[in-house]
Amino acid sequence: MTDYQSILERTVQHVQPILQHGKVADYIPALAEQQLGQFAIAIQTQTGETYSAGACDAKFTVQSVSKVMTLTLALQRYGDDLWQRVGKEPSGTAFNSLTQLEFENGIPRNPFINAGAIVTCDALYSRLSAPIHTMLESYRLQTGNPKLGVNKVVAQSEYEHRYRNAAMAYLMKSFGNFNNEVEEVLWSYFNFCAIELTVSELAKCFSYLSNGGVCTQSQQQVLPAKQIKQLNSLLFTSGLYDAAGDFGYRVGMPGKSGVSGAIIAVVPGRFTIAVWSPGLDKVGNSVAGIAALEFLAEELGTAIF
Ligand SMILES: NC(=O)CC[C@H](N)C(=O)O
Repeated sequence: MTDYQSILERTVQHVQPILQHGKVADYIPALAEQQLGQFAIAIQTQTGETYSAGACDAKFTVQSVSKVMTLTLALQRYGDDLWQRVGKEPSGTAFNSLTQLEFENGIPRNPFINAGAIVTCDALYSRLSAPIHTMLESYRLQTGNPKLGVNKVVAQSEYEHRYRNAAMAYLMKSFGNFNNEVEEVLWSYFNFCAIELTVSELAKCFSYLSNGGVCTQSQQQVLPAKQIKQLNSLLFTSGLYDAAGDFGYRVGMPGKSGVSGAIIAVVPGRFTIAVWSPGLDKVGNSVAGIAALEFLAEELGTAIF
């Protein structure tokens, strides 16, 4: 049987020399306060066991990893109709790029860049009376933590510095690809990004991606198995913005990153891995997080190819 615990502990050792590398996200003032040098990792197996190592009690905001949950809730409600408003292609540009959105008439390349997630939030906003409550309900069920909540300081800080995200949303509105009040949808989007959890909770929450759509914590079928295959394919091609190719090459798993330094990675049929370390590379992905996943893929022989 695989000794996950000792592999995770070796991973913590492996990344020690690079924990000071990279920079914390400073375009969101509340995130700029995160300290370099922190690292945590967890594995949630398909059979429901959780293993973790490093700063396991540290809480961080989910940031762009929330885009996976936003897409999940939107797919539950819209199915394939959602793809009329957002594409399925890798963007090859930064997560907050505006130029491509203008060239492509307000249809974002995919749901994992900011514009794509914001338009997906707009779609959800049209169907939900209290989007943040529905979102929190899903996180609480899927992590098993009924107290899980939003870091209001981070949400507020993001809202106060929303210029680029607001520009994207208004651009989409000018092209007719936005149905609700921009400011209200942005507030929901920032609240989704500011949901706060630990690394084990993150792994549990996204366990449905490695388990045919069934969350190992809640035992609920979150999405049908077919949609999970599609979602994992999109994560493989677009989950790490313009570094998706490099991540695919080095790690060989579908994944999604966020500017808090969080990343989830999926080995279908085996487990979901969550990792957190706030030092980011130039693209906005966790330096130690990617190195840890690369090491784990090698140790566990888990690349999907
Ligand atoms: N890449 C990210 O994690 C970006 C999310 C962040 N909340 C933003 O909108 O800018």
